[in-house]
Amino acid sequence: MAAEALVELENVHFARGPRMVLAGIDMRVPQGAIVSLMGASGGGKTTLLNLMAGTLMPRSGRVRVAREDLRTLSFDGMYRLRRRMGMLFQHSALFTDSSVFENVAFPLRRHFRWGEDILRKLVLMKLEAVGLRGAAGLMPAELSGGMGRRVALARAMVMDPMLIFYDEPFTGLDPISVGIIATLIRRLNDALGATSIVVSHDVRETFSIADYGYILAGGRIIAEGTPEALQASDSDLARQFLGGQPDGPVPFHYPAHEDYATALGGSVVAGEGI
Ligand SMILES: Nc1ncnc2c1ncn2[C@@H]1O[C@H](COP(=O)(O)OP(=O)(O)OP(=O)(O)O)[C@@H](O)[C@H]1O
Repeated sequence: MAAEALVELENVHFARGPRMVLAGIDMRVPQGAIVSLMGASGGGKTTLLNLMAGTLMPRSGRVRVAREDLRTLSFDGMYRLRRRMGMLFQHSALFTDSSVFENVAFPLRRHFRWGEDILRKLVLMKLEAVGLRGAAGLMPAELSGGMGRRVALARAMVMDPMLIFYDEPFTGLDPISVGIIATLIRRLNDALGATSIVVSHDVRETFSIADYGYILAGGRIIAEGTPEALQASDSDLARQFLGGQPDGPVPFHYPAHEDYATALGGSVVAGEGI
């Protein structure tokens, strides 16, 4: 972790109305690294990505990206910084009425007035990098789920971002596609000299490419370290999460206001189940 930090969070708090979602987050994402962010559903991982991308502002604490404090950045400064960020979401969010080529070309057309020749070269280069140059003329409806995710990956990379956010990049894919996307995330990160933050529930695949990981629970970081260190962690919460155990410190039951027997009019015998 000696490299300079590209993203740094210091004592970040964030609330939704009265509900505290993040309660004092400290994180450091070194330049060039792939850092994973894991934790129970609803634990605030997507919120954290949005805070790093500057689309949400913390209630208190500081978020710095490329040495810029996001809270004090001007509108123009934020716009320039965001242009250097790429995002890939679980739902590839391709434009269904545009070809694969046009989907990848979209960010370039939006930000630059380049001639068709250079645009074509750049788009085909990115499609080649994800193994889909031959699919440039297809429509999204003609792609498998894994191919669609790769097109979205090419689009996220087309502006050569310095920082790439992945929110559940493996969800809904078959095991072969998961392996392909994971390999591409690592390969493209290194080829572009980028830095990546991966939110995922897929422990095995994520740890196969991550340099460092954080586990989030109850609005706090409960464990951090290299994948090897996290897997050897003696935290019950970390073990429950990484081992995929349904019950543990994070309870299976969402808390109810009254007990089960009372809710059913007293007709349940203790211990009786389905
Ligand atoms: N727009 C919103 N308005 C109000 N509450 C929200 C909003 N977005 C998220 N939340 C709440 O903030 C909390 C954190 O949500 P977030 O989406 O960051 O969690 P997550 O860890 O990414 O979950 P998942 O793994 O299920 O995607 C949740 O309790 C969620 O209900």
